[in-house]
Amino acid sequence: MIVTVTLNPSLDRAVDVERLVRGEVIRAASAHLDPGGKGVNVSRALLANGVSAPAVLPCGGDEGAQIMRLLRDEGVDVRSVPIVGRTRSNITLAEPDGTVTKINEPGPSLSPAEFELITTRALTAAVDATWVVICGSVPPGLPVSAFAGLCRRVVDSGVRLAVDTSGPALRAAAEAGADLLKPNREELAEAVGRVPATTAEVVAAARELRALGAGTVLASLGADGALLVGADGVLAGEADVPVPRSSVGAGDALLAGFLAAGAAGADAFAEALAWAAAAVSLPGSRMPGPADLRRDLVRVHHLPDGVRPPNTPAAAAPDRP
Ligand SMILES: Nc1ncnc2c1ncn2[C@@H]1O[C@H](COP(=O)(O)OP(=O)(O)OP(=O)(O)O)[C@@H](O)[C@H]1O
Ligand SMILES: O=P(O)(O)OC[C@@]1(O)O[C@H](CO)[C@@H](O)[C@@H]1O
Repeated sequence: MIVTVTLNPSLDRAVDVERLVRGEVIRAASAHLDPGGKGVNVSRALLANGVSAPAVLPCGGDEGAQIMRLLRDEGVDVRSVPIVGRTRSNITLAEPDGTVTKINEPGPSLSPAEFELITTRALTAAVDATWVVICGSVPPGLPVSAFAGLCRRVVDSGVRLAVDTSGPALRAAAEAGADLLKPNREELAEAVGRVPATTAEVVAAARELRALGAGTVLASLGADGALLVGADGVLAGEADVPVPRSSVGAGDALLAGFLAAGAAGADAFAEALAWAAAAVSLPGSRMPGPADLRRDLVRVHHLPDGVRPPNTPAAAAPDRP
């Protein structure tokens, strides 16, 4: 069983628009409403593929009640903690070429008592779990030390910890000994203080997080695919997406697929890429099920430390993964 923790969940409203014109009234072609937040999406993706994945999350206000209803309609085992604040709504504007513009509210602060309840709920669920997955932004006002304490309590409980977050919290998760981190390129850049543009630079940034204490780093790179940086080397991979719809949640699907397939090695990495590519092919933040997966479109390469992928033409553009 895999338990997810989303400290800052969201009600995700996505609209498909022909094109964005500032200052205009834009008629949306279609709209989607999904329960969201990174850990919530990991639970949704796992459940859609037959893996039990209870979701621990704070919920407040009408939006929080709606998220719980939507999750229960999807059959997710919701372990909600009532909070005084109002759960946020996030907006996605998706254009026909797959370009996504996203507006994320900050979300509500958590009181120390609410945070402790979430921690207790997570550690209780962790007793029967193989992984605890803490994903998404840290709520406004939550000290990084509190986040680090949650990570350490999970690690000390003996269950494996995966974290997908950003900023100082990502470094804190590494220092707490998280077994797996899933940063995207921007989150890697923030963590190491420079933009990792090339494969070698992404590998070096991931290895800095490993040197802080993290185990494996699954670095997601948008349309450029992903890198898996661990103790036994580096894998690079990508998957074609014939018709990109929305990349929202693709990183969550990547992480979910990796965990579902055993969270180690080329086969699990390939499965992660298949789930992520399938998510990109779906509207809004819909998570893929078995029928959406196109494993035939996935390519994985073993990389000697940071060298160009074997099939990269010498004259190609700078070695951007
Ligand atoms: N246009 C695309 N074509 C093919 N694969 C894509 C595309 N966009 C994303 N992916 C796949 O999805 C994975 C995750 O994408 P990305 O790096 O944007 O993660 P993310 O920023 O964490 O996403 P989110 O936070 O919305 O979940 C990538 O590693 C890649 O495998
Ligand atoms: O503000 P955060 O927590 O970084 O990201 C929140 C979010 O953008 O992440 C998910 C996609 O990964 C969406 O469901 C949600 O709206």
